[in-house]
Amino acid sequence: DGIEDSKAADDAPLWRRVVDAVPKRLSTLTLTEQRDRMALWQRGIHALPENVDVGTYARHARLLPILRHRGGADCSEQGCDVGKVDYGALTRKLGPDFAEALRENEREHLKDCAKSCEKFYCGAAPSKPWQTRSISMGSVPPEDFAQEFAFPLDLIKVTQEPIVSKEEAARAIALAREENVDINEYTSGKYKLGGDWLAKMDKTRNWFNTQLEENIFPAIAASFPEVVTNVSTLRAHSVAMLKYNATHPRTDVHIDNGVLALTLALSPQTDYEGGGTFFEHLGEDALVEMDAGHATWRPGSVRHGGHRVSSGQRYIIGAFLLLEDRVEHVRRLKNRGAKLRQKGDLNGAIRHFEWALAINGKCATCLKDLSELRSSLADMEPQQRNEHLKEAEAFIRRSLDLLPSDSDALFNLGLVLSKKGDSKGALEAYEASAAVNADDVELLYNLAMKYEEANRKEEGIQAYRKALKAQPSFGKARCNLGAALAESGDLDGALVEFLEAVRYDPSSPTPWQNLAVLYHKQGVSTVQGLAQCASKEAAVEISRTASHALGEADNAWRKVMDLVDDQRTKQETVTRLAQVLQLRGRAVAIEDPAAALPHFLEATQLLPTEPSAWEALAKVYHIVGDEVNSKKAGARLGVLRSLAPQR
Ligand SMILES: O=C(O)CCC(=O)C(=O)O
Ligand SMILES: [Fe+2]
Repeated sequence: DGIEDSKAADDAPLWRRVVDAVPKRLSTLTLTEQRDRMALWQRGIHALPENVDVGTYARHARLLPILRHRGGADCSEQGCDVGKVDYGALTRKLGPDFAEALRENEREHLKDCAKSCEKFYCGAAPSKPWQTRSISMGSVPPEDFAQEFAFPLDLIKVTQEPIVSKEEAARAIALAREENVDINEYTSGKYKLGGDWLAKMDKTRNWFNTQLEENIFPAIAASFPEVVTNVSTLRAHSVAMLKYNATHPRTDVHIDNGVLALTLALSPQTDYEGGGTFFEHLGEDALVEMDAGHATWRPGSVRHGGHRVSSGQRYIIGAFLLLEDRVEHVRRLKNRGAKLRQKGDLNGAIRHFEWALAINGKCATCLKDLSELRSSLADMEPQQRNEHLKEAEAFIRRSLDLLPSDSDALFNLGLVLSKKGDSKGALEAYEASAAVNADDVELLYNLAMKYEEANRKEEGIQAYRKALKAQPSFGKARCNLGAALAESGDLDGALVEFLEAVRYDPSSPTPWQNLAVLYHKQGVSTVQGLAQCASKEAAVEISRTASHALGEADNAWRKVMDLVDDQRTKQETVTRLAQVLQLRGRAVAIEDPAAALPHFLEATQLLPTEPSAWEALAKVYHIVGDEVNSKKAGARLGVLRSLAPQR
């Protein structure tokens, strides 16, 4: 193209010197080379061995994880031959129940597809490519049609240009708000979001259907020619508009319930802080940038989530997709297994998960489900506990072998190891899970308890604090934090936590119990100080402090009494309250003995058969000069003593 040899460049024109100043490599990389470099970079390979061709090395690097996991499958630079699923052979091996389960899948599939067309666009638009970039989904193929999706698995598509204009995106939000999207709540695992189903919002759905027809379905069909035979086979189901804000900040890390899934960003990025789509295998903080109108589509089985929004509002539409001419046997078997499990049919559930795994040996969620079930069975069948736990651990380790960064699998490994009594292993698994998914509150709670068990108190306290930062209303974490602080001698810190705990959860007895114990303790140690008092003034000062703490303890024990049901706890609470009343009486008596009487009196009412309560009452009557009542109390004491078994 007329560029000369650089030897003659000294008196070269300015443009020429600029061309020479730019490093050749940047300007000469082809699109394929850039993609190869990107693929290497995504796999964390930032430096190449000397004298290698980037393309060859990139393909090799892409295959490394596959080669690792396929254990002798026929992999070459062209990819891996996963082999077609031979349903005939599987049916001969697994029997007629399996065949019937497959037929049930087909019936379900037909029904779902038909239902989708009642609400969402179904039609034969021509496919139309859209400029997207591709992100690797890692080394594990999609759970269904693993053999159709070609290697390497660069199957997460992100638009380079908005697929919906930002004006249209804003219009969708406005329509949905007219249709009350803001007043509904939507559950994602252990989190809540705002949002609602498009099936219920006619105007918003019409808008979405136009987008499906004109751009989205044609683009998705063009992205996945290996599975989408034709635009007319695409079906949308479970379509929702979701709304994130500071109180409804994030989703669980999860997989979507469809062979393909779509996330369409509607809010401009300037509307919110934090937030965004992430894919777990890339790291929770590696957000996929998507401004209003941008979208990602990908296999549904990729683990992903919506990142925590710290302020503002973020609206998206999420849609799960089916293919009319392909039945997802793995996904459907897993879903039915989950239903059977909910109904308590654990063995039926196990059979379904095993069938799904027989169809796709790399089904990570099948392995996780099987592990969870074995772990439940370990609790239900104590005779086979060890055997079940051994299997549970084996399954979860196989799943982690496929997806080492699966925070749920790491969490489950922690649970299994904890059940096996391996606290150290459990702690390590929880730590690994926290390294991936740092603000999962249940995880942090379990991690904190393991730190405490390991006598790593300070780390335990930190983990409780993190859990509470993510979810301030998490009562059990708050109580444990208070207890840990109290144990470490920080009674003021403990008090703060217990007060918060009863504020968040005033109708649960446990936080009141903690609060009562703490005030009770404070009262006891203050009252002990009275013995050393030289002057009346000092004693009055101390007695007031003690009375205050004991008054709070009194109040808290009464709350506990109202809130607990079982008789034993009630009786224990009554005893504790009577102790507090007597202590309160002792403290109050320093200033005003007569004012102390009602406390001692109530103690005898609470514990009418307890001699020591009557003994104290008799003494106090005597001190205030009421000999009549002192005698009566004394008489009662005498009767109780005579009834008591002689020791
Ligand atoms: O908010 C996001 O980016 C993710 C939402 C999501 O999980 C989905 O659309 O399925
Ligand atoms: Fe999702």
